[in-house]
Amino acid sequence: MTLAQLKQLKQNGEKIACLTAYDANMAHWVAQAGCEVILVGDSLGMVVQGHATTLPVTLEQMVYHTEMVARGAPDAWIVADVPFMSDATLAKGLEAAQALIQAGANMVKVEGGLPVLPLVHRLAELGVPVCGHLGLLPQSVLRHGYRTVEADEALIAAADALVQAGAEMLVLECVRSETAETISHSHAVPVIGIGSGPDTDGQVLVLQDVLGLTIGRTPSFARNFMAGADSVQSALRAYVEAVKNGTFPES
Ligand SMILES: Nc1nc(=O)c2c([nH]1)NC[C@@H]1CN(c3ccc(C(=O)N[C@@H](CCC(=O)O)C(=O)O)cc3)CN21
Ligand SMILES: CC(C)C(=O)C(=O)O
Ligand SMILES: [Mg+2]
Repeated sequence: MTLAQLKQLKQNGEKIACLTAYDANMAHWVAQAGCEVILVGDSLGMVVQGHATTLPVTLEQMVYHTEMVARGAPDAWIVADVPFMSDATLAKGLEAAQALIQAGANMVKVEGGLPVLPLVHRLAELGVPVCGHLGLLPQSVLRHGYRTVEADEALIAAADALVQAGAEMLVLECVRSETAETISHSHAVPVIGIGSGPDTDGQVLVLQDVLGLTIGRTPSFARNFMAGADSVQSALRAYVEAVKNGTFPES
């Protein structure tokens, strides 16, 4: 999978399917099910490590998980999260991106809008694909809780600025459906939604939510695809199919 192929899917109106994965085994099955994009999310802090938030996740740990995922799904487009505070300065952000790309990621994802623009711009100059992440920002949970604080107009402006700075993909988390649609239609780069309605170019969910394995509260936007499935593989295929035919998420 290449950036050009992902852009082509958007142009053709074919939805892009993405799931998180954190190890080689699950990355293999996620790719096998037809997900074009795999996210090595810092959500691993919660669903793998057992923490209450993503904040304890370190760059070293992200590198370790990215290496495993890259081995398990060599043909998928692998996006790795820059973890909490590893983008606190431009220099740290560049070092984090270097480590994640050298671990096998094809693209790095940074949370937030205006504060990360210099990093996004420099990475783009250096030829490193970057994904923006707007809306609900789990790395800002201590300050803002699990909610989207920016107004719709600010989210649209931030998306414009990220793409202008060179972002080649956007993730929108818990953004109002109409706003997510506006942002998706405003740019040629793929816009992947989570809890942001059906009108983005693709969808992403956390793997454990899709397999009904999440301990404690599962976000309300998630769906358990193991319900009615006779294997993990068929549940993953059901997710991809539902994203592709537009039955997930519901309007
Ligand atoms: N299992 C899991 N699934 C995820 O989607 C996920 C994680 N973990 N960990 C990292 C981030 C954190 N995410 C979260 C965490 C909490 C809410 C949440 O509490 N949502 C409420 C609505 C919040 C509100 O509007 O106040 C909900 O009911 O879904 C949403 C996304 C998404 N990511
Ligand atoms: C929820 C997704 C978008 C993410 O950033 C993660 O899994 O860490
Ligand atoms: Mg994340």
